[in-house]
Amino acid sequence: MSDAPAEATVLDEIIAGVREDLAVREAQVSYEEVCAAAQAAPAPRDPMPGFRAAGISVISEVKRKSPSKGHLAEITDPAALAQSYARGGAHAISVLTEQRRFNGSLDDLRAVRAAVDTPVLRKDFMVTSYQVQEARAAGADLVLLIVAALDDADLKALYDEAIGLGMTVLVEVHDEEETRRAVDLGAELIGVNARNLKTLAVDNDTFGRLAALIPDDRVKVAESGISGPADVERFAREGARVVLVGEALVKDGDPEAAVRAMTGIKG
Ligand SMILES: O=C(O)c1ccccc1NCC(=O)[C@H](O)[C@H](O)COP(=O)(O)O
Repeated sequence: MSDAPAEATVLDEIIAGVREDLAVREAQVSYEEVCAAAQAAPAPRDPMPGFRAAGISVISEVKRKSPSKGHLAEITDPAALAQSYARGGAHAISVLTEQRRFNGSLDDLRAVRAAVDTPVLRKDFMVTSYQVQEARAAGADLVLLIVAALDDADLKALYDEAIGLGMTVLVEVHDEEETRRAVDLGAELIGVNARNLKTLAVDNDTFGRLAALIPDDRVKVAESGISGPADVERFAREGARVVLVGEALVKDGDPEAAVRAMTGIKG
């Protein structure tokens, strides 16, 4: 076995940047203040009844830029984009709040939350309690926890904290081992992300492979690389109740129609 240090993955690099930005925010707003703001925030909206209803639900994403594709779309008014997603029937709206690689922010999330009645997901690289509290303080109804970014103890602590604040947690997996950890955690909402975090390539066979390991009483979400209704039909047949779509929607000239074409598809 080689003694060489393991090469940093894209995920490691993203999280290193997230921690630096977090240190700046923590110096500006204390943990106690952010917890108080989370308590004072409007009550969280519950996406689960919508996700469990018949037909596919769509989580539509506000995404400007990404490590895999670079610039995707000029989104000057995230609230207006979210309103068109909502008109198209989106069951939830994902807002990428990571700044360095995705050009997002918590201000985007606040603007979206104020503009729609739909539940809003903070999609970020959550590794600390502070981030969970600031998500709720900004109005998030759901948070993402990426299993690959957390050991079991931190995964459980952040999961319990978010649930304790009344939020829904989307627990994201990329391989068999992570799927087992998400199932053992008791996660009700499990997202299979088809984007390999080492190569950034999307493999559309990932969802079916990992969905088979998730009990059917959980809500299964297919994430990444979904380009249109044909992909949605495939993932619905493979057991997805929900799809999470970013690039295809932000690049579509008519996002409302693009969401409408994906919602309600039967498995
Ligand atoms: O999108 C990326 O390049 C990316 C790279 C590394 C970590 C996460 C990344 N994306 C976050 C997401 O999970 C996607 O934004 C989401 O699943 C939507 O994907 P898509 O429909 O392919 O834009």
